[in-house]
Amino acid sequence: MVLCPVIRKLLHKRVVLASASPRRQEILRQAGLRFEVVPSRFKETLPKASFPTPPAYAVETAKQKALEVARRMHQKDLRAPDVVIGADTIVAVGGLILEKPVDKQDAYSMLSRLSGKEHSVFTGVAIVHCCSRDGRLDTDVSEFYEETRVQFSELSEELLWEYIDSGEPMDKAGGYGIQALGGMLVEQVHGDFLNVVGFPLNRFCKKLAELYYPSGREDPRPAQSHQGRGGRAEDGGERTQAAGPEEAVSNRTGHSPPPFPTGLLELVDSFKASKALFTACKLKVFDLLKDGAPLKAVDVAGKLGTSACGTGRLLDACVALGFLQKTDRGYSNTETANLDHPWDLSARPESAGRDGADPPDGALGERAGPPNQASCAHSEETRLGLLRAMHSLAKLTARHVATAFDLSRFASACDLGGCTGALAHALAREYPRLRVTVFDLPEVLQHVAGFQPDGPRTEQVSFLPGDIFEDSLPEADLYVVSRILRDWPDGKVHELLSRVARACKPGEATASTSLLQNLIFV
Ligand SMILES: Cc1cn([C@@H]2O[C@H](COP(=O)(O)OP(=O)(O)OP(=O)(O)O)[C@@H](O)[C@H]2O)c(=O)[nH]c1=O
Repeated sequence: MVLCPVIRKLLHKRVVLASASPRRQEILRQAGLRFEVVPSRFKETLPKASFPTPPAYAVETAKQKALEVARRMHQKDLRAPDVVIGADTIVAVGGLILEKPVDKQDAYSMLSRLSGKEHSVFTGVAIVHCCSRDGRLDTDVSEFYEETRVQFSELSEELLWEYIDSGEPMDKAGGYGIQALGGMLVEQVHGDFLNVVGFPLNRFCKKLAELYYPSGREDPRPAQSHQGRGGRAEDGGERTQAAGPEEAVSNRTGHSPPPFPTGLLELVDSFKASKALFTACKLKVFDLLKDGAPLKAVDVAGKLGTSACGTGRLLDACVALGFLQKTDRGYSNTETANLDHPWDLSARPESAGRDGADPPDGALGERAGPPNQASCAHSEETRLGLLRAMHSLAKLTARHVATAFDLSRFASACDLGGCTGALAHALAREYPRLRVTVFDLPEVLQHVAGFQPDGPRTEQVSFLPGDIFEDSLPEADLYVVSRILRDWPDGKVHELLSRVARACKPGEATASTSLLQNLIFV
């Protein structure tokens, strides 16, 4: 099983996670899945005694959670998502099923039951493929569960109450969170750790592989639709599928169908995703939702002066992209959306300048034709926008760049075109002995005071105005050329690197970094 292609199978589908559990959302998001979150309203009150085993209860609950969301979405829009994923995690000890504690006393009795013993954590998962046809909803449910055995230490009363008072147990099955403080209560884990946390990712990918590559081969063609076939896979059961329509034709004619254009579709998808992001940035959706209470689509639309329907679709797209989260109370920013972002740059790709497109004349101080007053004001505004964007982008990556190399042998560095000094400060923080000179155009450096690096400013960093093509490069043991080479045609790159090579003394280095490459030329 190759994980990425399996997850990719879902990238072109509208996927909904029917769960409010932040852990599940995080696990699936980290795996690269794009989905909306619509928490299920299914009440977890199935009669436990009527199930032959604890996992049978978890699987049924997971299925009911997913089906409730599929039905609700279908009823609301007459359009169900393609796939709804539901999950339910329970702890089983001595034949008892433990779910989330209702209060502290309940948490206490659960945890004291687990103390010094081994218990099982089961997560049931249901993958529901949906299809709305003639106003009717067809569903096809695949389900499975995973078991992980967890051995607890003996817990003293004091430890128990201290843990309960931390508040951590309350929204977690069995009253503990293995991924946080609760990890201290655990002696041994046998099985999938993520299953305990709330979602068995490994088994889920295997299940997807079973569903989408039924013959066991990772076929690059699109999987046949599972929609509306009414089939049902039991845990561990093999889902055998008849050849899809394409395969049937190819068997008859002896011609293989053309290769599936995965790359092309991904490109189209990325374009759509970027468009959604840029539009949300332009409308200042993330600014609106920052730090505030969640807002419904119609309220966002009211504040932005946009249509409720279009806004709803845009917000849902942002949820799928992981920038917003959606609950019954409305939409709110995820941590990613609250980060200090290169939004300006993304919102104005047409003026991306040094970070991709051709720079607008004079945007960052490059020589342009004789300026008039209006163009000066415009280019100043453009320059500030670009500086903000580059600063945010550099801050996101600076520490990673600074630690990608061992630069401890250098005493001085010069960051050519180092802009607001975000990378220079990160270098200074990582290498307390290193003095860093940021060398950039005077019209860029005049704005430096307005940009705060991550952490305090340091005297290790200094700024020197100059033109990397015209002026002598400051002396340094190390020249850093980060995110600037790609702005220039080959001839200019050659010229710049030759200037750097001439300025270098033997044993010195140039570190050239971009988002995609980290090279050191010695
Ligand atoms: C044992 C354990 C459980 N959990 C959480 O316990 C909840 C189980 O409850 P659920 O009913 O399956 O899910 P929910 O949170 O009510 O969400 P929903 O899917 O909407 O029902 C889920 O959150 C899990 O992560 C942890 O975070 N860490 C652990 O070590």
